[in-house]
Amino acid sequence: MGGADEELRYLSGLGNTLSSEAVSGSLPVGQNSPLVCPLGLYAEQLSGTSFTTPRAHNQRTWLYRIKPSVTHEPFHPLQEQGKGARLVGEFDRATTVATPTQLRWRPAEVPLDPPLDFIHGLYTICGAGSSFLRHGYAIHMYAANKSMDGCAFCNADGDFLIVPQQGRLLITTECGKMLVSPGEIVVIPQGFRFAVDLPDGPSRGYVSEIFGTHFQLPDLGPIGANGLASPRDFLSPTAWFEQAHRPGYTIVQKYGGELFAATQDFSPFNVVAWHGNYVPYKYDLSRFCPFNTVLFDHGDPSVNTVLTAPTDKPGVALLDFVIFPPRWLVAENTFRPPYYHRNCMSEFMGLIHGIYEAKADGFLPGGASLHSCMTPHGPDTKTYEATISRADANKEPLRLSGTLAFMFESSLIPRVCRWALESPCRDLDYYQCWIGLKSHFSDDNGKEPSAAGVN
Ligand SMILES: O=C(O)Cc1cc(O)ccc1O
Ligand SMILES: [Fe+2]
Repeated sequence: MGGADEELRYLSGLGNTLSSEAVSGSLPVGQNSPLVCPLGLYAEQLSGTSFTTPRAHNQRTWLYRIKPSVTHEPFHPLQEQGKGARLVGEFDRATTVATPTQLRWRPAEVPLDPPLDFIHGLYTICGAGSSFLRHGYAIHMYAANKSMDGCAFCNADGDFLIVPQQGRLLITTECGKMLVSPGEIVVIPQGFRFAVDLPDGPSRGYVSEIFGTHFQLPDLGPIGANGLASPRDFLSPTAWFEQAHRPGYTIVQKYGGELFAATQDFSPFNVVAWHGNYVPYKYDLSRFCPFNTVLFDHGDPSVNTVLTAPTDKPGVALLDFVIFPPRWLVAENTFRPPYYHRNCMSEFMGLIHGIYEAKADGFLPGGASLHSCMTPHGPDTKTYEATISRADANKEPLRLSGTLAFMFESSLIPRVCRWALESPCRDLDYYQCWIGLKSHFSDDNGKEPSAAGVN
């Protein structure tokens, strides 16, 4: 098992058609489904979009494998479902709570005991819609202390975008292996089987899951043809397979937010060659090329979108993945931190490392916050006071360094899991960070205004 990324080979690009052979000559030439495939392999198509999706958005991959995926015992429910289940795939009154309150959580320590692998360490925080209806999303977090062993995970519900915050993830997929470090993200599209090893031991992070669509690069509009995330920096694995007899190997399938298990006597990582445009990929966030204001005012954070999952309405995202990376702040006569605001979109934020520019205290690496639709939020009192009292310093260019925050932003309003609201990590005093914001108002004569107001 590789511990270093240099040992792994990747293919570059996002949305293009790729192909990879672990054994030369294993990929059929000129057709997908010959009567007998090279080397006696089985051909299997994995469709990520409906067969008839227009070509520009159609995604599928052909896998050439030692045995087809269908060769397994029946699926059985894996865990007690309903109330109390860790994972949610339908966000309704039975499973979750609606709250407009500003929410914040301190980071959860990764427990050393009991043993928890990625599957069992994954828990839903909030979400909207339904995986059955193919519209919505879920936001999960994970805290795991053990590599998956003798099992693979398959998410039938949607695509996972995983943001590791502590500990690298060595992810084996049907297309091959990827090593993903904090500061990188990885997307595992719906239906791919994968196994997560933890080369550094205890590990935690964030996951967004989207139902019914896939991530794509945002349009660049007037920015032009280059900038933000560049397609060539997205890396997909190269074919890798194992052949050994593996009695009792378990496939754990998330289906409608519930887990089901089926056994088989071989590894699902038995794909010798593949080709297609429906593939897992990773991306190093330090490759992101930020654009921003160069004279005055604070631009909207949409300019920092790495990937977007669209809805049918142009410009309205099911889920945007936005980052706040190191960059120069140069705006003149400008309040440079994020502005105070209320947003029709809902904002879930996490911190990978460092300090976030809007929060002097309390928002820590591995922690999270949620400001839902129209819930007011913005810089805490300390940040506001420090910024306006340093008005002179704010004239100079300032490099924001050693920080990496991100946001999952959605047009659908999230409902929150009860255990997230009741969690010991919940910061019940979060609202206090704004309570100290005082009035700086004075009328032209430096007097307090009359109760009738100023006219
Ligand atoms: O709320 C936040 O901290 C995220 C955010 C950042 C920003 O620079 C502008 C708007 C916004 O919602
Ligand atoms: Fe915001």
